[in-house]
Amino acid sequence: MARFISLFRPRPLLALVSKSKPTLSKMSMDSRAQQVFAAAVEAVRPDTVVRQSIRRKDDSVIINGQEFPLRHNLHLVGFGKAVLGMAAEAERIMGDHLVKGIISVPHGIQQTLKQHGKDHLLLKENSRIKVMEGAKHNLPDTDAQEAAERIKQLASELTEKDLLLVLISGGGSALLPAPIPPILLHEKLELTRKLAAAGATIQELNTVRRALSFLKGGGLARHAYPAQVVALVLSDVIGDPLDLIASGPTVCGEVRPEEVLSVLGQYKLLDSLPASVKHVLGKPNPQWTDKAEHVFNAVIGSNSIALKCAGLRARELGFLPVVLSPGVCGDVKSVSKLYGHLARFACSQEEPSPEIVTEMLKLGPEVGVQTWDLHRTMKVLGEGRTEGWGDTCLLAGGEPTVELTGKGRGGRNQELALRVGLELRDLQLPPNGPVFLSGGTDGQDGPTEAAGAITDAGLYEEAQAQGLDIDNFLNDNDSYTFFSRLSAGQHLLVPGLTCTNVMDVHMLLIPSNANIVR
Ligand SMILES: Nc1ncnc2c1ncn2[C@@H]1O[C@H](COP(=O)(O)OP(=O)(O)OP(=O)(O)O)[C@@H](O)[C@H]1O
Ligand SMILES: O=C(O)[C@H](O)CO
Repeated sequence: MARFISLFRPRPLLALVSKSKPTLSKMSMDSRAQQVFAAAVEAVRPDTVVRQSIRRKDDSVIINGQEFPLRHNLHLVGFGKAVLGMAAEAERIMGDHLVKGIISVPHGIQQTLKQHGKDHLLLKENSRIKVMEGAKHNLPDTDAQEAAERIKQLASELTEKDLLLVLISGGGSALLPAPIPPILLHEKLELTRKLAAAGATIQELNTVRRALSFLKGGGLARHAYPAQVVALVLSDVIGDPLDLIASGPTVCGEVRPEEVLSVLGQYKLLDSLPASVKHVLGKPNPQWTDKAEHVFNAVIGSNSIALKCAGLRARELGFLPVVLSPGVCGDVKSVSKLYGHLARFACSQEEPSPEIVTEMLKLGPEVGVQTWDLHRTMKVLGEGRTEGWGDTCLLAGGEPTVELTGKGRGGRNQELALRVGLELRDLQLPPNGPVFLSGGTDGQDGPTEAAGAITDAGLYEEAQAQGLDIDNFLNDNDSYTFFSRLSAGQHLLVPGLTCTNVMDVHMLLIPSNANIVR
């Protein structure tokens, strides 16, 4: 039975004066929102996802239904923010057949885990897996480059009798830098930094990374041939594209130079390309797809899995769960407008105006939500409104973007929660009105200690009463400062380090009209 670690500091009980006699206290709505979020994170904990995807059967192991023989032939490599916990669990299950391993993990993570009492995510003293820390601030550095070199060496020495287990999670690209000579590390770092600053998506960024690296874009699998490669992937990219998560080191496939050049051209970086990059892009990458049968990739943790388990917990807490989409993206302003419309649609006493529906169907594609998912969700919310069956928990996930114009401190989850709180303003206060939560599953939102925040229809008045002008904070992208000052930080979601990362979870708790005591 997995030990449940309380990820959340208890929020002081809010004294709530409500106009109507509440059947649900606001605290129960907030605390239930936090419990649903905790269930989402728990479902994708690195040890949990590995334990659930690997089954020992005497001297073989079954992974997602595929059986692989174990003959003291197991080697292990890994790279990513969640890989330490994944490796610890893999060694617990298959350590008796493990020859050796190397993992590349974020600088300082072992000490941080020890400080947070997360020993179950650490390797044992006598582990055969070497831990190499690097990539401070999620940026490739010489420590990570050394780890990548050691991983390449281990893979290259394997034979057809060997089994290479590859553990991959978000942050893996920066932890496995192996620029193709003559590209130097600082040139690759500079190029990816310029791309990120210019607003390139992770998909675009990793398309470029695949083309410039020995190990990304299937390179690790190429070096491991003829060993059997099994990759277990914790996805932090919308749609769980195996070739783009950590830039797909075990996913063979052609990286066409023209595709890379079009990304670089789109962000006006062609003229400043180093000669080394032009040289590498000018050389065709060795094609290797004919031996891809030696590679088995499995996504074992994702936003969809987190939302599914969040829904199960929501049901236990008395909600009817409905998942809108695990692929919410686009500008945070548009995302907040969509959630505002959905809340008004679900909470309106009369038939919602056709304008709201039109506006939602227009916004949907802009924020990565498919039209049929919107229709499906509106049907559930509409029935909830008309038949008053009970409280509804709308769930979604993904990774909205924020155009930073200010100098404040915050993160996309805190900014989204703040904007949605404004959208909810003309709705009822909890316990009869909706509550919104947005949280990063890795426990960190932007450069802050919070993972996100929880808001409701009372946010605007609460801020006004405390002399906080929300627009000023939003204009300065200063959501963390706002929530830290509002009611002594009671709206902040602070789960601490979660050691996993499947992007963000969004949640709208909608009390049933039946609960409203007139
Ligand atoms: N002050 C701010 N207000 C709002 N959003 C911000 C602010 N500062 C940074 N961000 C957003 O946070 C994003 C970075 O978030 P974070 O540091 O949590 O990393 P991440 O995207 O989750 O990466 P990883 O998947 O590696 O954790 C940036 O893309 C930026 O858009
Ligand atoms: O490391 C990376 O490339 C990102 O986290 C996406 O997986």
